[in-house]
Amino acid sequence: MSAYSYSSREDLDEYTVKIMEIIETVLIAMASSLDVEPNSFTDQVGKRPTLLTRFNFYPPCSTPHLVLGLKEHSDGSAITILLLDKQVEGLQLRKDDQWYRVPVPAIADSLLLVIGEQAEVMSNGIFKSSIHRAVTNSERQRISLVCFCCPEKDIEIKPIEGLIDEKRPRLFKSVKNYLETYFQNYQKGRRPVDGLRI
Ligand SMILES: O=C(O)CCC(=O)C(=O)O
Ligand SMILES: [Fe+2]
Repeated sequence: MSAYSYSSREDLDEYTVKIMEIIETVLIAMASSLDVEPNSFTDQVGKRPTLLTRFNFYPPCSTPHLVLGLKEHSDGSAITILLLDKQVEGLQLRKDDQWYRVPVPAIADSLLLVIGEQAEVMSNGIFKSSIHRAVTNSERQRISLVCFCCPEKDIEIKPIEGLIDEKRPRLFKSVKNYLETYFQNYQKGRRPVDGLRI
């Protein structure tokens, strides 16, 4: 076995509580980096966001050149926190039509923060949701633990007022319950965030 020994519901519960604290800190830091009210992102995420949490398990694959572990996508969350496998690489990020490998973390148990599509909308396109995929390999299984922070579904997600001006006009329409259409779009290889562009 390569990665984790989460043995109980309590461990996962404790982990996700800490992840939520980290996410809140990050959202406040994102606001201050853009010179807007500290609660600009947290207000849109709401007091009771959903932290969708999933273990991804990628078994060894005899034809890794033909089979992806997870196809190209960006996350429908506001923010995603990934705990990568400690030994086996597999995540790749796309930039300008080129794929870049994400190495096994140099520091054990470090977390990878991924901007999701809803933070792209809130930041009026300043923070870009990252396009990524997971590849397979023929030798070793791989596990990742992913937490998607998803805003309360009844809150309207929209570009923060202070990030709209003549130089940077509003780029996105408002949306509620983002995840409702996320997976339908995903199956068709589309990103809901692109459908929200004005
Ligand atoms: O397994 C990974 O490294 C990536 C997982 C991922 O992108 C996802 O679950 O959305
Ligand atoms: Fe992802």
